[in-house]
Amino acid sequence: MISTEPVILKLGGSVITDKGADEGIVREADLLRIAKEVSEFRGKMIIVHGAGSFGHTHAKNYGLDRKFDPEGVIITHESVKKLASTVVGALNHFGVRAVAVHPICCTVCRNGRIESMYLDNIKLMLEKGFVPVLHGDVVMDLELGACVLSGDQIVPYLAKELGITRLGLGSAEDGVLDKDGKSVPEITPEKFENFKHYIRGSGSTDVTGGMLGKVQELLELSKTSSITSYIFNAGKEDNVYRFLNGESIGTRISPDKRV
Ligand SMILES: Nc1ncnc2c1ncn2[C@@H]1O[C@H](COP(=O)(O)OP(=O)(O)OP(=O)(O)O)[C@@H](O)[C@H]1O
Ligand SMILES: C=C(C)CCOP(=O)(O)O
Repeated sequence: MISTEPVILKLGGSVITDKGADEGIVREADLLRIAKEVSEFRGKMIIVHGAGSFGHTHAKNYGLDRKFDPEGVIITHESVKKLASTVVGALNHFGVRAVAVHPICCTVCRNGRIESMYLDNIKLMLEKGFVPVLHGDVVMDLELGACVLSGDQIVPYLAKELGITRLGLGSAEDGVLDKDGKSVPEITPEKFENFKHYIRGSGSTDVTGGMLGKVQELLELSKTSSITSYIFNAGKEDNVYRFLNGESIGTRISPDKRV
């Protein structure tokens, strides 16, 4: 049976781009494989993708995580917009009916956190069979002028606002890894204490917190809702399709168990 509730999937920048590169480079084979897997899913979905080498290098060079720089905002936004166009193009090549929704056009932040996002267009797109594609971006900020907004913040925000309970962040590791490099099956706010020493930022140029940023965003969601979410390896064949179809893969970020 096809679930009518949409799924939210983030495609990490470390999977769809060469995040170690100094300039924006798409991992074309991975993007096309993922786009095909997405096209085989029969339900509704929202896709959010990361900025990878299209956004983090510019954001870092212009210090956008520390200060307002209008030129940096434009260059970074134009770069992630180019990536969004490539992602949407790949999805539509396989018949997905993807539409880019650039966060800078519909979001206002306050001190780096989403204050408001216009969602009526996204709701209508879902209703009419389109797949909205959002992405990490620079957006206007009431206190800072502008800020870097990670897809990792957008995903739980959309889940809460749209009442969606199935969401996952697909990155380039088999979930959250422990000190021996093994994937941790489940993290809850209580268990986080045992793992937090092994969860770090990204191995590449990154201004949004790497794996630690992801876990923190999803833990916050698990504390303020009863939603369980997933961090999994979207770089492995079939994982995107398996996740979209309801399989539990990678690391589950769950609310504390009630006794
Ligand atoms: N304990 C850990 N388990 C897994 N990855 C970790 C851990 N600690 C640090 N990392 C790093 O975090 C990275 C994932 O974060 P990153 O933000 O680079 O991914 P992404 O979401 O794919 O990229 P983007 O932010 O561009 O979308 C991993 O590739 C790894 O280098
Ligand atoms: C670097 C920019 C502009 C956005 C970062 O988004 P993320 O890659 O989803 O963390």
